[in-house]
Amino acid sequence: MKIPVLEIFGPTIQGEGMVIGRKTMFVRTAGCDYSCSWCDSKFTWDGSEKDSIQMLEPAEIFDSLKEVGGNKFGHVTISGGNPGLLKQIDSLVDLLHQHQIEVALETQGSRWQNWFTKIDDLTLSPKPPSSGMKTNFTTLDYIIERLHKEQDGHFSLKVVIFDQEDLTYAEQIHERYPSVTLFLQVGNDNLEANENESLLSDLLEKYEKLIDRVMENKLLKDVRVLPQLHTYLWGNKRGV
Ligand SMILES: C[S@@+](CC[C@H](N)C(=O)[O-])C[C@H]1O[C@@H](n2cnc3c(N)ncnc32)[C@H](O)[C@@H]1O
Ligand SMILES: Nc1nc2[nH]cc(C(=O)O)c2c(=O)[nH]1
Ligand code: SF4
Ligand SMILES: [Mg+2]
Repeated sequence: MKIPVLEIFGPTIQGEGMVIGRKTMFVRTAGCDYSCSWCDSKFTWDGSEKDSIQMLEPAEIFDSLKEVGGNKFGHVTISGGNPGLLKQIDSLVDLLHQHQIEVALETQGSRWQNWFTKIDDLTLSPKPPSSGMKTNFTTLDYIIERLHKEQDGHFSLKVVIFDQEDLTYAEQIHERYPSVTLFLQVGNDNLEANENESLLSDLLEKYEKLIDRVMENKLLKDVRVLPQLHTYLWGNKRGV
């Protein structure tokens, strides 16, 4: 069963969340059921790169990972778009595991797939109000319940923060799922910037402000505050 792929790149460091800093390859699938106002990967769903989508069998993705990353990696992150839309990723996960490669997933938690239980590092990133999206909590509850019961690996929540309303949303998430590790991530609202110096100082300031606000917050006690590390190093560059 073929998988729609837009990018295969790495090895690079995982710039976000629960395995930040980890050496990993990326497979970026095409298509998303959301359309976040600030999405940094709009090309996966806005039609602008529909002619570049490759329909690949899991074995072809594995070959391509080897071609790009040689034998320098032991971890692959599947992101998108929303890879959670694709039932056929199941056999890619199995194939990677057969080769002793660990697998991470980035998804917003809007759809369940049975193969989620096999993911080693699963990030659920529900979207705060600034995105313009609305969380279906029935679905998110279901996903988190099934992961608690059936997942072999680890999972966490990651909420991107742009403003005070987003922080209130993060409080609700933390209160609803107190036992799930929660990461708060600095939002990048400067997606057009190609001058890294000013983007960096801007993002550093945002990181510091977010830290200040979270430190003062009485409801957000057991949380981790992180930058989107790859943007601090390489700005809005693709494929890193
Ligand atoms: C591009 S998304 C793809 C995976 C999945 N659709 C999701 O949203 O979780 C990967 C991660 O990047 C985050 N992200 C997207 N745009 C961002 C931005 N402008 N600033 C900070 N994080 C962003 C998302 O919230 C998500 O956690
Ligand atoms: N280095 C790096 N880390 C990332 N973490 C999540 C990413 C994503 O776009 O899903 C991403 C990405 O595109 N690059
Ligand atoms: S859910 Fe993820 S890929 Fe989809 S629009 Fe939002 S940030 Fe972008
Ligand atoms: Mg990204």
